[in-house]
Amino acid sequence: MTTSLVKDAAGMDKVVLREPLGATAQVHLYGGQVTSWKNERGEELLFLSSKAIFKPPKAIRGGIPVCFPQFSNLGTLEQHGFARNRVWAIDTDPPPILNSSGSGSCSSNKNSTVDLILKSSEDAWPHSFEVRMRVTLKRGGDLAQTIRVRNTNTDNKSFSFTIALHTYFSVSDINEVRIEGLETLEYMDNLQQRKRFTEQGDSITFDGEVDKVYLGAPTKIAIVDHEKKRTIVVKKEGFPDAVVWNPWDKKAKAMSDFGDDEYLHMVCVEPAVIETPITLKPGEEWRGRQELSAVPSSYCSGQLDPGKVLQGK
Ligand SMILES: O=P(O)(O)OC[C@H]1O[C@H](O)[C@H](O)[C@@H](O)[C@@H]1O
Repeated sequence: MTTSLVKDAAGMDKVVLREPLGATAQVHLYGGQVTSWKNERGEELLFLSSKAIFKPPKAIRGGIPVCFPQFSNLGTLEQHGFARNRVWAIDTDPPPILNSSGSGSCSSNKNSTVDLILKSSEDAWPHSFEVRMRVTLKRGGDLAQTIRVRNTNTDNKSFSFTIALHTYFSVSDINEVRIEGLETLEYMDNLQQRKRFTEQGDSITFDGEVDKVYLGAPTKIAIVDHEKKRTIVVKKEGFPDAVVWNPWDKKAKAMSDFGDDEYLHMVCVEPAVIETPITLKPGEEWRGRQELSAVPSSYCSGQLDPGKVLQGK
């Protein structure tokens, strides 16, 4: 298990995580952003645009940007907040992450881990805060991210925020992809002034632009890639909502840091807190977590059995 701090081609700092079977991940300090997650065969599981710009002030297009303290334009701050275009620091002495019984969960030495921190500075947001993120590449290749937000205001003021781990997954062909686990849920459609609808009973497939916020999403969501015969399972805690986004062709062309045809090879599934913002009093902390695993899809006459993936049967 190794963790090393290196420079990328553009001279930006990134941390490389490796586990003994060969899986790797990398995290840029700019944005505190995971920009790569590869399995033991060296296959990239996250999408990173070939046109991504590794230079402030724009966020890196792809990987896992952190949207904080505002998701989208739901407030007065810049789109998706400022955390994705600040330089985070390595947190050399993170407080233990307490589990529900109150005991500390230290990062096992079988895992490769980095702790990052973002503190308030000259932000447009008039609050003092600390955001801590632990990124762990587990033995076997699963990628876990725990994020903690603490109110460090000294003026007795609470603050509220929305947040998302804006995860871009790499897929073979969006036309062959299904998302399982969001059926029958209520969602806000960002393409229709956030009007509310209820998803149909079938799994989600794509034949055009999608930008939806699913409310009260379950703790497991599966991205089934038929062509690659691979399923990525997203396990989330503390994030009640989940965003699904694919810009499709027209919006892809309008984005300067995204290739015209790249929408075919990505989908965003984003654990998020959107509908009901988190409010913290001074001294209080919120915590959320996602864990990603890539598993071979199991087929039964060409059909994936969602029960197998989502209930781990
Ligand atoms: O272009 P960005 O600011 O990175 O946002 C990219 C996308 O992020 C989320 O998925 C939102 O739901 C979309 O509405 C938005 O277009």
